[in-house]
Amino acid sequence: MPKVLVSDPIDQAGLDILAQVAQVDVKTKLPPEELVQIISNYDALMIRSGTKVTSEVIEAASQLKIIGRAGVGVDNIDVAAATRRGIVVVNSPEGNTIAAAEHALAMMLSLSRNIPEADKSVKESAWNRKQFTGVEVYKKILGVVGLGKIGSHVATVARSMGMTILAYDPFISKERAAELNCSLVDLDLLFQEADYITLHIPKTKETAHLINAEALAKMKPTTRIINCARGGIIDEAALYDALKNGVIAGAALDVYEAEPLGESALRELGKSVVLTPHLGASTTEAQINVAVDVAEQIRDVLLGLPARSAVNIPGLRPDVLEKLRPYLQLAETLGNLVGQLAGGRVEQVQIRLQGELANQDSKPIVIATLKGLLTNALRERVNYVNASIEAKERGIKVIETRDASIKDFTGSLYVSAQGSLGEHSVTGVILGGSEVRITDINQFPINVPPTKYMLFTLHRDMPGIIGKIGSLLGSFNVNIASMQVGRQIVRGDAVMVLSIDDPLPDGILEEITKVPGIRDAYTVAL
Ligand SMILES: NC(=O)C1=CN([C@@H]2O[C@H](COP(=O)(O)OP(=O)(O)OC[C@H]3O[C@@H](n4cnc5c(N)ncnc54)[C@H](O)[C@@H]3O)[C@@H](O)[C@H]2O)C=CC1
Ligand SMILES: O=C(O)CCC(=O)C(=O)O
Repeated sequence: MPKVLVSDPIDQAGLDILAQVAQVDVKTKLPPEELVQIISNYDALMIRSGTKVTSEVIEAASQLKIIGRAGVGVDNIDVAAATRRGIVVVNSPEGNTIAAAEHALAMMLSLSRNIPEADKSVKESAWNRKQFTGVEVYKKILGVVGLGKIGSHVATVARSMGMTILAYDPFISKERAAELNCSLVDLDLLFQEADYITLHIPKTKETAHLINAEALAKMKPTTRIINCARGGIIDEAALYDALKNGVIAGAALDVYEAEPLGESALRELGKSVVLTPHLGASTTEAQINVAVDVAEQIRDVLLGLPARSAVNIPGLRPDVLEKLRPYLQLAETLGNLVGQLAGGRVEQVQIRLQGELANQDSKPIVIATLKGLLTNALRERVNYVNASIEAKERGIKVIETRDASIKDFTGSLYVSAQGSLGEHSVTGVILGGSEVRITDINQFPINVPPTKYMLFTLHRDMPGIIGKIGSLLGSFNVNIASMQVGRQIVRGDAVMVLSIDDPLPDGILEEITKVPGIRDAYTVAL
């Protein structure tokens, strides 16, 4: 039975799903060195934001197939290292959207009405009404930085509270912003105009310290800023100075440059700051959503099925996957076949989606082809996660084309590999919804199902040659299951494809190439 390590608190609903297919060990608050020590025992790791999955953890994770992040941000996982090792990383892109958006809105209102400080004072037996006079959000301008899932929900609710929304998101269209009743503006204008600024962007090289001293200086002295996205988007030292010196009026933070928040001058700023300990996703509903979402994906991957929200392989909707699945098998088979025909080092692969297949998402098909191509060299080390990287690292140039006008079957896939020993091409189709057929080898039309052991010859189409190959194989006790010849013209060049029951014994390929008329012979194990 596979083993899953759950190293952060995860809702029981998720654990129950994992338990259907695996032994589940819940070990939270593990010191990093202990995680490195035990991770080699596990097939899957499920985390929230507490566990840091560093490259050391991934190096030690010899069995690991999947890392599931019960949440959105995967910045606590070294995704590049996981990808290199062929480990799938999945998250729950939508499970906590509402929770995070509502937390940002709650932070905005808490800050505006001094709720945390007022609450604290009443609990300390005081009754200071004047000290806690707040401001309204009605008719104020809210600047939303990042109009994705969370930012959109914040914008929609804020609109209903009478706020005007300015949004900055270079990857969102004007039309989408208009649908949300937001005006897309540049960042400087948003900084200058907004009464409230709320951040809903990932932390990237571009967004690190996006809110720095220079940005803060552009804001109004009445501006209040909310960060429920990621620590490090705000320069905390600059924020402290800006709050202390009245450059802006307030800040509400859920996330920090270092978590848990250690010693920080921000704690001394009284009612101008509201601080929560990364609670954005901490609702009962969100924790069930993300736990179930990620546990289901871990279960599926352990059962050999694809994950729906993998961050390091193209995600496919189940209905799309269902349609594409036979073509992924076809792509893998053709990649493997052409890789073996090419023999030596492959320098360039051409992948052409033809006929109806030309209208499909090519990315998974390309990845499946590369996986097949590299299988001979890398065996189980290559998978859907790392096939593209492995191909890139080997300097294989991948050319992807489409041709919807080729209508020989409903959809076909052409793959050619050019390498140190020459160029070979294969075409294949799916028959009857699931059966792989090879329909062309090196421009010779054939119609053969791929089998485990195959022998291919390139030869002159002349009498007697097929018989000679048959007798030769017989003399080596090789049983032929089926045979087919493809040719373009009578007595020209031809290709012969034989399915054989066992691997070809050593030395026989050389004997075959000595038969008069045989130009080349290849053996393939699929
Ligand atoms: N505090 C918490 O507990 C939680 C925090 N989060 C964080 O909230 C953030 C947003 O999450 P979602 O809305 O689900 O993500 P999303 O991917 O739906 O939206 C992010 C948006 O940011 C935009 N963006 C990317 N780079 C940008 C840039 N340089 N400038 C402006 N916009 C940029 C993207 O175009 C996208 O529209 C993430 O960082 C996520 O990790 C999410 C859930 C809970
Ligand atoms: O797991 C958590 O509570 C953190 C959620 C979060 O930050 C995220 O989903 O990006």
